[in-house]
Amino acid sequence: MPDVNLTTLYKLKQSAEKIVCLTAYDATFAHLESQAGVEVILVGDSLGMVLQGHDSTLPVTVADMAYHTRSVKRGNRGALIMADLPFMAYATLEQTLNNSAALMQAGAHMVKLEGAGWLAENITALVQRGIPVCAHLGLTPQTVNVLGGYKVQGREQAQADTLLADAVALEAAGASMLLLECVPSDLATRISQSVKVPVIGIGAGSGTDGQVLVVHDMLGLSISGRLPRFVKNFMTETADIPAAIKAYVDAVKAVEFPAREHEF
Ligand SMILES: Nc1nc(=O)c2c([nH]1)NC[C@@H]1CN(c3ccc(C(=O)N[C@@H](CCC(=O)O)C(=O)O)cc3)CN21
Ligand SMILES: CC(C)C(=O)C(=O)O
Ligand SMILES: [Mg+2]
Repeated sequence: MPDVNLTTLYKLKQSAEKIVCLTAYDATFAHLESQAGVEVILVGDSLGMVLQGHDSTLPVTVADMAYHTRSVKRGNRGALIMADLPFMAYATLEQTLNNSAALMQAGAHMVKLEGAGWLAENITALVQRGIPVCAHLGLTPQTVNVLGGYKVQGREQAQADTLLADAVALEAAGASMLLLECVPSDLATRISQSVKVPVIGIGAGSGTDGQVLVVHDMLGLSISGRLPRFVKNFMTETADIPAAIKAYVDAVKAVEFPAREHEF
């Protein structure tokens, strides 16, 4: 696979070929995933839950994210590396710039931050300074204490209208990608059709331009034993992890994953 960049991803959206994204936190998985055709590797702050054992992503630090991003960079063979800015690392403009710089210098090609319309100013400042941004909308896990749990967002008409308006506003502010988590499928499809930038979904149905999962989830690994509705275990039909990752890539490309049972 030649090196994936933003132009590659725009072309995939324009040609209606699904974009495959998957989390990785270390060199081995980054190597495996990039060799299997994963286009975007997400160094997610979900590492606070699946690696560190916390019950939310809030304890994760910029130093943690930089450490894992450095590891992923060493194993990566051509995927675009996206790193999450962790909780409170983009509370002010100055923090946003300093912490994004740290993740880019650790090996990220772009950063992801969670929020809504209020992110516009930060996004514009980052892009002007050479840092592409993905805006994560819908269920934003860093806001779990405000949301009152990991719940589907945008079920009410007014909330859905706001989400669509936010998506359009953040594209206008300079976001190069959007990520929609746990929103109704029809809303996710509408948003994907309303912006030119690629929209990656998780729990957002098959109408987005791409899909993402936490790698532990798609390998059937879980501490709680209870996986969200949008997860599929790709280990049930294969004998090894590289084959499961390849099956995930193939299923997303074939628009076989997510199926109706994984949607809201
Ligand atoms: N292992 C793991 N996988 C993830 O997808 C993930 C993390 N960790 N950590 C950060 C966030 C938290 N996420 C979550 C966690 C739980 C649900 C969940 O249980 N959702 C309900 C929705 C209930 C409803 O409102 O209808 C579900 O049934 O799927 C969703 C997203 C997604 N992210
Ligand atoms: C669940 C995905 C989208 C994420 O943000 C993460 O892995 O941290
Ligand atoms: Mg995250």
